[in-house]
Amino acid sequence: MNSDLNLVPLNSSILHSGYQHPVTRAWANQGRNISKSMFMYPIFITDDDDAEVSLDSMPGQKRWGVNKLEGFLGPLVKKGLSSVILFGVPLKTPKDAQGTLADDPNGPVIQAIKVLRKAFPSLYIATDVCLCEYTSHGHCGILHEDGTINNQPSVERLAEVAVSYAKAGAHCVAPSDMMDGRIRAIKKGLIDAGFGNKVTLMAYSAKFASSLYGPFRDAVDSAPSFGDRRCYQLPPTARGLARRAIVRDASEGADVIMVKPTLPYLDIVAEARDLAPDHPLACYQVSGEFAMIHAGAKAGVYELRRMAEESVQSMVRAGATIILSYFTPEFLDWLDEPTML
Ligand SMILES: NCc1[nH]cc(CCC(=O)O)c1CC(=O)O
Ligand SMILES: [Zn+2]
Ligand SMILES: [Zn+2]
Repeated sequence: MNSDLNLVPLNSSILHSGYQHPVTRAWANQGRNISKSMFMYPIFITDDDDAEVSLDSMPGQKRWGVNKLEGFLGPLVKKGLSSVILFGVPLKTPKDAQGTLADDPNGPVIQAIKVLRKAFPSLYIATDVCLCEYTSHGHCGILHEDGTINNQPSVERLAEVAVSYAKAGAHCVAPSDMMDGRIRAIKKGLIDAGFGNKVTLMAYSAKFASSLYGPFRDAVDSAPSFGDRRCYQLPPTARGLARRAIVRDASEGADVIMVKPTLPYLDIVAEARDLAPDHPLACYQVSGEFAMIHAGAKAGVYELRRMAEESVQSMVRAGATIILSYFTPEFLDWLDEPTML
C-alpha cells in the first residue's frame, strides 16, 4: 500500500543533505552574516565623573562617569567596536519640567561626546535624544497643565537638544521620544545649524509601549512619576500605526529607521524592510530582552551564547542591518571565534 509520502518525488523530500555539514550550513544562510560593524553599544553615563556602578537588573552593565570611559572602551575599540549610543543619567542635579539638563554643556552626555571624540577618533558616536531622563515628571516630552503631552514645544525642545549634541561632536542623533513631527523638526534644526549633511538622524520609528524597558528605567532612573507612555509609544497590537510611523519618519528625513523592542516585533522589522527598503534598519534589543536572555541561561533553559546569537540572527534574517545590543562586548569576542553553525 502506498502512503502519501511515497507520492512525493524523492528529490524534493530530502532537505538534510543541504545542511548536514558546517560548510553547507554556512551556505544555507541566505544573505548577510552578523558582523562587528553592525553592533552599536548602548552606554549609560552619569554625572559623577569617577562612577563605575553595576546595575543589578542588567548583568555586566554599568553606569559610567566620563573619567572612566577611556579605560572601559579602549579594549573594546581594539577588538573592533565601531559605534556607541550614549544615554545620560543625571542623578545629582535637580530635574525640571523642560528637561533643561538634557543639553547642559557640563552634563554627562556632552562631556562624554568630547572625551570620546578625542580618545577614539574612529569611534562613531550616537546620542539618544529624549527628555525623560531629564524631566522632573519623567515623561519624554513637555506637558500641558493637565499632564498630557504638549507636542509643539516638545519637538522644538528635542530639536534644540539634538543640535547641541551635534555641536558637541555627535555623529548621529537618535530621538526615542515618539513625539509627532520630531524627525522633521530635528532635521530642520540640523540643516539650519550647518549639520545637514554631517549628522545622521536615526529615528526610533516603531517604538512600542513595552514591558521590556523595565531594567533600563531602573538604570537611568526615568520611570514616569505618574501615568505611562501609552499615549506616545505604540500599542503592541498596532501594525498599522507602526507602518505609518515608519513611512512618515522616512519621509520627514530619517537616515536610519529603528524598530524597538526586537524579538516580539520581528514581523515589524520585516515590514520596515519592505516599507523603507533603501534605509539602513536598526533593531534595539532592549534591556528586558537582555535581562531575559541572561535569566533563561541562568535557569539552565539554554546556553547564553547560543541564545544571544540566535536572537541576533533572527533580527538580521528579518532585515536588520544595525543591532543595538548590550551583548555587543560579547559579540566582539564571539565573532573572533569559530561560529557555532
Ligand atoms: N525614551 C527613553 C528610552 N530610550 C531607550 C529606552 C529603552 C532602552 C532599553 O530598555 O534598553 C527608553 C525607555 C522608555 O522609553 O521607557
Ligand atoms: Zn524618553
Ligand atoms: Zn495617557
